Amino acid sequence: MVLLQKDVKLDNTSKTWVLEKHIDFLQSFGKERHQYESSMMEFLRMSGMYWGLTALYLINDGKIPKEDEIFEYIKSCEHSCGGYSPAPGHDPHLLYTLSAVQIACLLNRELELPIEKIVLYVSKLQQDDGSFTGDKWGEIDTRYSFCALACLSLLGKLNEINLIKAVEFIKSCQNFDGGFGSRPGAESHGGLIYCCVGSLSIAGRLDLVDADTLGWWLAERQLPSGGLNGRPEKLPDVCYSWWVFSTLNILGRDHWIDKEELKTFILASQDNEGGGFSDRPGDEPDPFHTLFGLAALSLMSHDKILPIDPTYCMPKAVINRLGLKPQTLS
Ligand SMILES: CN(C(=O)[C@H](Cc1cnc[nH]1)NC(=O)OCc1ccccc1)[C@@H](Cc1ccccc1)C(=O)N[C@@H](Cc1c[nH]c2ccccc12)C(=O)NO
Ligand SMILES: [Zn+2]
Repeated sequence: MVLLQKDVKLDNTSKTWVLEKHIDFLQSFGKERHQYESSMMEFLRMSGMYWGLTALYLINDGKIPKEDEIFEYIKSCEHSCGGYSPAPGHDPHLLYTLSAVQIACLLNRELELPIEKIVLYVSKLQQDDGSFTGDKWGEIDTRYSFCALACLSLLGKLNEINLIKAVEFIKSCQNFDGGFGSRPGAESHGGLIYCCVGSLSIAGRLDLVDADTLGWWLAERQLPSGGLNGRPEKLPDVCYSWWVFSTLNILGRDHWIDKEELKTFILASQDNEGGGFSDRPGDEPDPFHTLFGLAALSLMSHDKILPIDPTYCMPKAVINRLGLKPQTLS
């Protein structure tokens, strides 16, 4: 009986990479060339800006164009409650509040934000069991725990929420396979594991993670193509190169996968014409997969990409400037 393993076949496994084209791809995003995508993705544009600007920073020597225009855009999405929306006229949400704070930190202008109002917005979203909702509609998800802890720690205000209860809730989402889900009892998923381990790294509580069991589950995500998937039986996807590999890096077990094979899969997912990375070879590139592909290559110290912090998915230079020391295991 042949067990059909879902994977992709790589044809061009050339290790070359088109750095200059990735810079063009990222700099052109948002202009008329991408008018359609940028309007189609308007409901998450603030996140789209975080992906594009962080990716550009990594390969453009930390230089970001049109800083004032970007900061004006962030302010146009600010609400009186202290939360940020993905675009003007949309509702505020914790996801886009994190993206706005991340962009402001990239621009070295986080002190120009209404910090006390942002702190109030985020702390009001914490529930009695320590969990966080994404906005006033009340959906609980460990993604929002990460957004809250990342956002407040970037502003130096982590002590303004109940960190003990926040950690307690994340612990209650730990599964027997060592992984984490979106809520207690939910199945383990690569993206949510990144959020939970990232939260525990910010809180300095990685002692709660069963690093060997989880490391094993994460290493199992690697397929013959070299790519990583987010759950068993799923196809490999460049963004899981980040969610899964950065978590292995935080746990000090990144050598448990074959980095050369992962690098080959990521480079095979480049668009050699227009630049950018797609989710897997042959698909259309987008800023989301371009950031997470470049970020994973940065963790493997691929040439000419600035170092990235595995916990915040932000340039190490910015995390160091903010004096942040997210915990990692050796
Ligand atoms: C809404 N999103 C998703 O659902 C993507 C879709 C996808 C991409 N490749 C396969 N599927 N899925 C996704 O981000 O899953 C990873 C994940 C899931 C939950 C928590 C963290 C990461 C994507 C956007 C998107 C949609 C469609 C195609 C490509 C990108 C998205 O916004 N993801 C969010 C995931 C996310 C939400 N909260 C977070 C907190 C910390 C880190 C990541 C997130 C993100 O990365 N924000 O910076
Ligand atoms: Zn993806």
